[in-house]
Amino acid sequence: MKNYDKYKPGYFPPPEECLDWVKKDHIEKAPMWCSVDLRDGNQALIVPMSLEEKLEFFQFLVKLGFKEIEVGFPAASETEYEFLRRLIDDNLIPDDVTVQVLTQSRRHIIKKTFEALEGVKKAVVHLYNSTSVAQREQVFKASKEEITEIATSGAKLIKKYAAKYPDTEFNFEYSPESFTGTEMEFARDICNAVIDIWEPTPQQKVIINLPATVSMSMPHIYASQIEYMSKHLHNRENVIISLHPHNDRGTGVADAELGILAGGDRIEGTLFGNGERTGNVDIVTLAMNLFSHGVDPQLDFSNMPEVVEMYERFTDLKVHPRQPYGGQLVFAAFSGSHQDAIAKGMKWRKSKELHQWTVPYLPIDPKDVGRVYEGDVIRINSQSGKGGIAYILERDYGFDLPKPMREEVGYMMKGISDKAHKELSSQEIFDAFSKEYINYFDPIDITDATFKKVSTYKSDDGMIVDMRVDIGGDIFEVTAEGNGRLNAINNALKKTPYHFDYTLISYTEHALETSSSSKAAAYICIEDSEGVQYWGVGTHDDIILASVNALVSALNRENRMHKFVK
Ligand SMILES: CC(=O)SCCNC(=O)CCNC(=O)[C@H](O)C(C)(C)COP(=O)(O)OP(=O)(O)OC[C@H]1O[C@@H](n2cnc3c(N)ncnc32)[C@H](O)[C@@H]1OP(=O)(O)O
Ligand SMILES: CC(C)C(=O)C(=O)O
Ligand SMILES: [Mg+2]
Repeated sequence: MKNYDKYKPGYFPPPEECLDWVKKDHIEKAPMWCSVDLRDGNQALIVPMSLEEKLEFFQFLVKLGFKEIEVGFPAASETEYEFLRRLIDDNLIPDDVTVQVLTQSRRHIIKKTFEALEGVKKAVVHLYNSTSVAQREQVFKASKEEITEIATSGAKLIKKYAAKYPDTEFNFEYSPESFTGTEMEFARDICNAVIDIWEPTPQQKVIINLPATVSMSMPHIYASQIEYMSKHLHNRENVIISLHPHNDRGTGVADAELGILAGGDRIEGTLFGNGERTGNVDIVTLAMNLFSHGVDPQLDFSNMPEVVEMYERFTDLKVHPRQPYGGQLVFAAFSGSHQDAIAKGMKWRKSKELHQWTVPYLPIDPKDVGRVYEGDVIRINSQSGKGGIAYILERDYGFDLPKPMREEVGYMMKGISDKAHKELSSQEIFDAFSKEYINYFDPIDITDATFKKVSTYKSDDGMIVDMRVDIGGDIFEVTAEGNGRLNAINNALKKTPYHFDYTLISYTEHALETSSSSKAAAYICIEDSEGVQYWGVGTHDDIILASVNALVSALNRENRMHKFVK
């Protein structure tokens, strides 16, 4: 590819080795979550949300369990301002939820921000200014001192305004915006200058938010930057380190996770990662990653289909079918070996009554996020195998196919899907199975059969059958004896003028629990003189007649290959 030499790694590693985080292998507890859907997410939408949409989204975020929500940039527009006023005036902010607002370090913007906040019980005022080399040179055309002055003057002004509203519990947040494009020593110094002004205490901690405004490095560099800041910030015990990764390199989640290991206490992100450009870090993935490691994420995504639906409605964006945890296809297995393992894993789990989730290929139980196995997990197309197909026939219709029959049925379904070039629904699978194997009475149809037990000199389990059979319109009434019911039927068939060439290979039966009216299913395999095998399935209220139906089905399938002749 041309032009690669236009680029160079433009990140700023810390001036000392910061690799303590490497020694940690897991995150022990959920970070503090702050949703920025209504601000960073909103500012990236083609059409920002209306006031009513923001209200509904806010209430949904509260329902999911967010305790901190950045509700907007009140100085940005009338809608933003009025939205905050509505939340406050109509008392729509629950007591345990803190709203957060963003402001630039400009006098009229700060003033407007505090006006918008008047009467709120608690709020985080979030001040930002860009600190990166690129922005200093190109946008602000300012020295480090001048950039620091933007931050500190804003910090002072905010502190002054906050003092005017003693009834509000204010917390302050500062972001050295474009942190990842900033020399770490400068990021440290500017944050410390702000911290020194705000003088955090245990009762009034300060949030220092370290954004990967644009992600510029691999995640381990970001983690080292966070560790560096964590080690060098003033008054660290009263400072909450917040992370705000974006996803330019596709590593937003990795940045956040490693950043937490490195000292991050709080995460700012959005549902499914909506936000500027490639988006903010996806909080759904982060929270569910914790959940899948047995950590309570402190957010409730147990109804993921609703989360997807609300997100799509508010943002007018689509959740990608492969989006972790939320995508339509993330619990679906089409391929044979995956289906086989999942079906066996599910069975294993049921039989052992396990609480711990260990099913192969499924990182979490889809039911925990409100997804159902039916139609969600095992889906059939031409890549599928016998395991998955047998699983669907058993799960949805109660047919527990004998093992040797599964391969044949599997290949048949693959073939149908391949030819039609489409996925097969559970109903289509059952219809094809039923049409091919179950109670297949053409041209042979045993229309009546009554059995009598007979005692022979050897045993008393002999059977006599009086049977009426219709073979392509020819009706025969025959009586025959056998050492069991099936054997009696075999012998009766052989008494008709037709030459039946088959040997009974296997017979299994079971009660049907899921299926319609029939109570029993029987499976019979016969073999012709050339060694070709034919399966048939019979269902009936009466298990004996189910087995007769299975035999007739197998015979009719054989007859399709080579016609029985008189
Ligand atoms: C990484 C982020 O997501 S940051 C948040 C970004 N979000 C938004 O910008 C959405 C809301 N913003 C807005 O509605 C508008 O930009 C407003 C209302 C904030 C400001 O509007 P305006 O003043 O009309 O325009 P604009 O944003 O272009 O202002 C640019 C000026 O602000 C300065 N500026 C930009 N950021 C800051 C800051 N954080 N602190 C102080 N000054 C700043 C610029 O240097 C520029 O200065 P100049 O006029 O001397 O050249
Ligand atoms: C305002 C800041 C925190 C921001 O959104 C970013 O840097 O991405
Ligand atoms: Mg951002």
